[in-house]
Order: sequence, then structure tokens, then C-alpha cells
Amino acid sequence: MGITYEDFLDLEYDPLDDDLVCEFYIEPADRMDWEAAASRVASESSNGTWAELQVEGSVRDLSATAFSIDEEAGHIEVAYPDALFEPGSMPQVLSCIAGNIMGMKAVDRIRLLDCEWPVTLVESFPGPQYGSAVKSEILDAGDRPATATVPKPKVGLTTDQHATVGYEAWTGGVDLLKDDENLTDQSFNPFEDRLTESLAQRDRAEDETGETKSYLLNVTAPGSEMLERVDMAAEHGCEFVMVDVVTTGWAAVQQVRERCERHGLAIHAHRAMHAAFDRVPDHGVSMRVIAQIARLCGVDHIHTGTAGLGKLENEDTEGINDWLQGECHGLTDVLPVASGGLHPGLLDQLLDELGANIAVQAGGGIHGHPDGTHAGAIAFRHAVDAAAQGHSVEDAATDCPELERALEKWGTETPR
Ligand SMILES: O=C(O)[C@H](O)COP(=O)(O)O
Ligand SMILES: [Mg+2]
Repeated sequence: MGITYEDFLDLEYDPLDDDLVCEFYIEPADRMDWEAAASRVASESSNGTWAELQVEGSVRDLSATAFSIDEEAGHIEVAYPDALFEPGSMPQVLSCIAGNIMGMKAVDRIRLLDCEWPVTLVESFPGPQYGSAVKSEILDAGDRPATATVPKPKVGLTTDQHATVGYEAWTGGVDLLKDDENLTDQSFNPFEDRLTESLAQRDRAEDETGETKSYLLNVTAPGSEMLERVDMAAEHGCEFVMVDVVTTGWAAVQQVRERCERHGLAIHAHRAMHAAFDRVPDHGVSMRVIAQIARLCGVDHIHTGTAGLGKLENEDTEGINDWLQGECHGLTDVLPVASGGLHPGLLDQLLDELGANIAVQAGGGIHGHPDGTHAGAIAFRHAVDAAAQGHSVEDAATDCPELERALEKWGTETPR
């Protein structure tokens, strides 16, 4: 007797401890019942196909099982046996659980909502080196949020302008200068020049302020070039690299993680393009799962949104942050980064929602200050410190004219 998709459904199945359990939202296609749709998801994402297969023996041990169907919520759960996966290979894992099934005609919509990662699979990945410990091991942020800024315009500043903006922001109180997602190695601001000039300004800012400062240097590049940029960052005394993790791909992130361990560098993950997977609520891969993948692969920071306060659509920032900072078979946590349309007037609300164990990043909310970057950085840092101590930004503005000016300009409104 062969294997058909019906073999991939067992509503009595109790997942084993080392099964990977995935929760999906699905909408079965026209004339497809729930059981048929759920079993096809389990089949196509493990070792079945549309046709009956004439095979016997241990190959069945690699089959996934759809074991729960909640028609009202549209949720199904599928358990995947450990042996289906190549340990430590995120591309292979994703080619199963978020592969062909995303385009399968048996379902009109399918979204990977959440995963329960078993210890065996988790232990095959490195996880982060530092996580939220970057705040004390690399920076002087202590119990307050770490602060970061992206020079704006996001591309087009010369190297000298970029490094000067860094100096102004660092001396205004910001911990981290950050490259933007689409700034890598362009003619107007070449990678190595930017690295050396920014770090020279960083050293100057550290001498003047007595605070530790660092730089989130975007090393995103194709192939071995990215690893060479990681090496360069370490040689020049940078403590972080930044990677556009979705556009660059998880295999490359895993390579960067390995190389960063050699140098003791922390990884800041920018999630540009995540919304192609997670913005449409009934299809794709949730940001929660993207964040889980990033933690397993070993990033130390990842952007998880602004709890709806900033300029970008976000899904459940709080829940994602809780997962990133919760227990997962001993993995180091990840420091979530709130970024995208933040300004000082939003920080008390943001910290109310997300707590202080985060990094907060503002580009426009610092460089768009009426008195420029330095004043913008002072306002931003003052608002962060006040919010971390439970004060409202309005109260905090009474002894900080820069913050008062920022509030006059932006109030406490969400930008668009
Ligand atoms: O990469 C980022 O996080 C953005 O550049 C944020 O920029 P903004 O603070 O101006 O929205
Ligand atoms: Mg950006």
C-alpha cells in the first residue's frame, strides 16, 4: 500500500517532545474539506506529494502529522519529526515548514503563525552571543533602553557628513550610530572610509562624554564580501555589525554569526522586507516566526516594531518581544529594537507598552529636530531617561529646552 496525503492526518496524535510543532492559519480552497487541506499541508511540507507514492519502510518516519484542526479560528497544528531536519540548517528547516505549502492550490491562504521549537533542534543552532547583555557588556545603558540613530537622508550623505552626524548624535547622548538598511558600499559613502571615519568620531565622542559609544555598521553584501566586511569591522575596533537579515537570507546570517563569534562582534538585525511575508494577516510567515528564526540563527538585536506608535505597520510587538526574551531551551535572549517613526513625544507611551529592556531608534525623530541633530539627540536621550524612570515626556521637558522644542514640533502623535 502506498502513501497518500491521508496518511499525514491523525487527530489523535500526541506530539513527541522532539517534534517541531507549527501552528498555521489556513483557508481551504473551494471544495476542499478541512481534513483534506490540513493533511495536504503536512504532506507537502514533509515527504508527501499530490500523487500516491509506492514506498515502504522507514520513509514514513519522516512524515509530518496534522493533529489539530480548529475550523472556527482557521488554525491547524502540524507536528514534524526531528529526523526530517538537518540540524543547524535554517534554510532546510524553512524549505519544509514555509516552503511549497505557501503556494499550494489546496489552500487559498496559509500563514505560519507560530512554532514550538524542540530542544534537539534548538541546540543545533548557536543562538545569540550577547542578546540584551549588549546593554551592559558593550554599552553603558544599564537598566534604560539602549538608544540608536540612523543618519537621514538614509542614503546620499558623504562619508564626512555621515561621520559628523554620528559625532553630533553621540555627543548629544545617543549610544549607537546605525547605518540605514540600504546604505552599504556606494560611491558617495564607501564602506571602509565610512567605517574608519565614523569610528574616529566615535572615539572623539567617547573621550568628550566619558560614555561608551558604538556603531551598527551595515555589512550586508553578497557572498564572501559580507564576511570580509565583518573582518574589517573587527580589525577597526567596531563592536557590532548590522545585517539586513531577510534580504540577505538565513544561510548568510548563519555564516555571519559564525564569523562574529570569532571576533566577539554582536549582530544587529534589520528586518527590511519582512512585511512581504507578514503584512497581509492571513497569508505568509508571521513576524513572530521571523523573530524566532533570527534568535535561533544568533542575532543579538532585531527590529520588532513600535507597538503601533511609529510609522510602520506592526504585528504584536509586545508578544514577539516576550518570546525573544523568554526561556527557549537555554538560548540567550535577543534585545528587541523599536524603530520606524519614533520621536521623543512617543517614548513614555512606548516604554509603557514594551518596558525598558529594548533599544529605541530614531532617524527623523532626531535629525528632524528644528535645531538639528545634536539638539535632537539631547531631546531623545532626555525623553528615554525620563520614560525609563516612569516620568511623562511633558514633565521631563520642563528642564530640557531641546525636548520642549521637540514636543512643540511633533507633540505626542503617531507619524505617517
Ligand atoms: O532603519 C530604520 O530603522 C529606519 O531608518 C528608521 O528611520 P526613522 O526613525 O526616521 O523612521
Ligand atoms: Mg531605515
